[in-house]
Amino acid sequence: METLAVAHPLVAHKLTTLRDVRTDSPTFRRLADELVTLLAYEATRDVRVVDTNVDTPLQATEGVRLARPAPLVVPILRAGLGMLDGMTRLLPTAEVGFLGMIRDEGSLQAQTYATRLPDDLSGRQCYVLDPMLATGGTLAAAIHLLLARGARDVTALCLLAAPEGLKHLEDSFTGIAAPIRVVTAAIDSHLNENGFIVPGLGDAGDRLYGVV
Ligand SMILES: O=P(O)(O)OC[C@H]1O[C@H](OP(=O)(O)OP(=O)(O)O)[C@H](O)[C@@H]1O
Ligand SMILES: O=c1cc[nH]c(=O)[nH]1
Ligand SMILES: [Mg+2]
Repeated sequence: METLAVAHPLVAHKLTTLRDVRTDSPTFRRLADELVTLLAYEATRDVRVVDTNVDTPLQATEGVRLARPAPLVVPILRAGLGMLDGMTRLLPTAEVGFLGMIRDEGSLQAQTYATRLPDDLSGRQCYVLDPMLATGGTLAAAIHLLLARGARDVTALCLLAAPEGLKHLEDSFTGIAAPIRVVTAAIDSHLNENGFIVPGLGDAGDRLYGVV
């Protein structure tokens, strides 16, 4: 597994405001959206393209276009939805699948409550969106689901990752012959006794959409 923490002053600047307890939901949603587009630039560095030709106003020349099948973007509901528009802005021809997953607050185990994905993901580059990689249980379960449908190239975009979650993914996917990458805005210090990322930004779903 490969991890990239994007080192860029604009990422750090937006992340700082996102962390701020005084940042309201509308501002949080906007910043999450902007951050994802910056992360997506790095996360799509290996997106597959094919050669093509194009006529400029002056002459014919060579270029590239995205290869088929189109990449699949998979937000993990609920909080991952806050990253969808920022991602598809950069990859407008991507298709979108959905996973609904919730972490039990006591056991910290992830449960899947909704799955809407193509049956066959062979040959598909998949981009999973989930702002928080805490214990890693949610993301590991999501990636297992994609691998089970034939995906062999998975990149996860997270706003924040905990070292414990990255280790969990590393242990889960060692020896798997599929590139698995995590692109994040920052790797934080640790998880607290409730499985929250410290210093973190709190509950991403609640900050995006309110407490339910
Ligand atoms: O790495 P883990 O320990 O599994 O935790 C991370 C997950 O927890 C949060 O989801 P939550 O269960 O709060 O659902 P929500 O997005 O609906 O708020 C977050 O959005 C991740 O999906
Ligand atoms: O810190 C955390 C951990 C899990 N889920 C969140 O939203 N925040
Ligand atoms: Mg939540």
